[in-house]
Amino acid sequence: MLQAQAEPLDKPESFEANIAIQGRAVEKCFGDVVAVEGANFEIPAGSFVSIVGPSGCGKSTLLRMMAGLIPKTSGSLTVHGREVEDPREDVGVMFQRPTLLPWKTSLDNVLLPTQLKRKPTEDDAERAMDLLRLTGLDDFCFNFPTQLSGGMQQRVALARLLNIGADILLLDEPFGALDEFTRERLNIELSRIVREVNATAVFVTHNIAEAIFLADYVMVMTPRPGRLADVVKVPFGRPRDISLMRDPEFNDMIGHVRSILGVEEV
Ligand SMILES: Nc1ncnc2c1ncn2[C@@H]1O[C@H](COP(=O)(O)OP(=O)(O)OP(=O)(O)O)[C@@H](O)[C@H]1O
Repeated sequence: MLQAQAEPLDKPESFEANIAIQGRAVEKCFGDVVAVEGANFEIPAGSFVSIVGPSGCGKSTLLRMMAGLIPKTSGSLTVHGREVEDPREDVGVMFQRPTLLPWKTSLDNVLLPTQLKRKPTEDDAERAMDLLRLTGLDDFCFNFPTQLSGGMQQRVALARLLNIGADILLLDEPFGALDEFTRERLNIELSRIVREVNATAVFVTHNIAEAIFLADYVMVMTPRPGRLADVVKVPFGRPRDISLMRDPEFNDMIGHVRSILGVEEV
């Protein structure tokens, strides 16, 4: 269902009509720099896909093209069967920095996507409260961003992202600026939340263990030019516990991804 380069598709029947994002020979050049070259892939609806690779291999560029934030140079890139041309309401994006409005409470930050369209109703506020509950922040809905930790601010940003109502979530190292413990905890919660809202998630990271832990499939990218070298299927069931990271099979997968990258560490 997911493929690297132009390999034949190995596609289970059930996913055939249910592809959320598809790339065919996707390419992006910045002047002479080929940031992404010939990327072929299919991301099944409802799956969690990580994009992993060393700095500069084109992970963010690929994600930004999926989000419609930058145009591709050539190839085809579709979301729900429609060519991506601009940012869309069915696709939400989250970056490393939470970009919350400092003069608004958590609740009002989550309500922002609604406020941009119309005056929020009581039902809208109730939904925003539900999302803050889902992200574990129900006791902090009237706090301002400066009164929250970095991890809590990212939870607000995640609740705001979910309030857009997008069924595709594009996440560019969303917890990359946080300490390891917070990041681990938020990764587990993210995994739960994505399943609970039945979304498709694409998660960029340079951390191989994180990529495998979270994903159903790992897209492995190599640099200069940025190529999708392989797609690795992750066989572990869900929900996943952090103890999985001590499983020998998990460590074998890390070794496998490293060997695709041709490096010991990224
Ligand atoms: N706006 C831009 N203008 C020119 N070159 C760019 C631009 N954005 C990215 N690049 C180049 O494209 C290549 C891929 O960059 P990209 O940010 O996608 O990599 P990445 O894998 O996400 O890296 P990192 O893990 O460090 O964030 C790099 O060589 C980068 O310098």
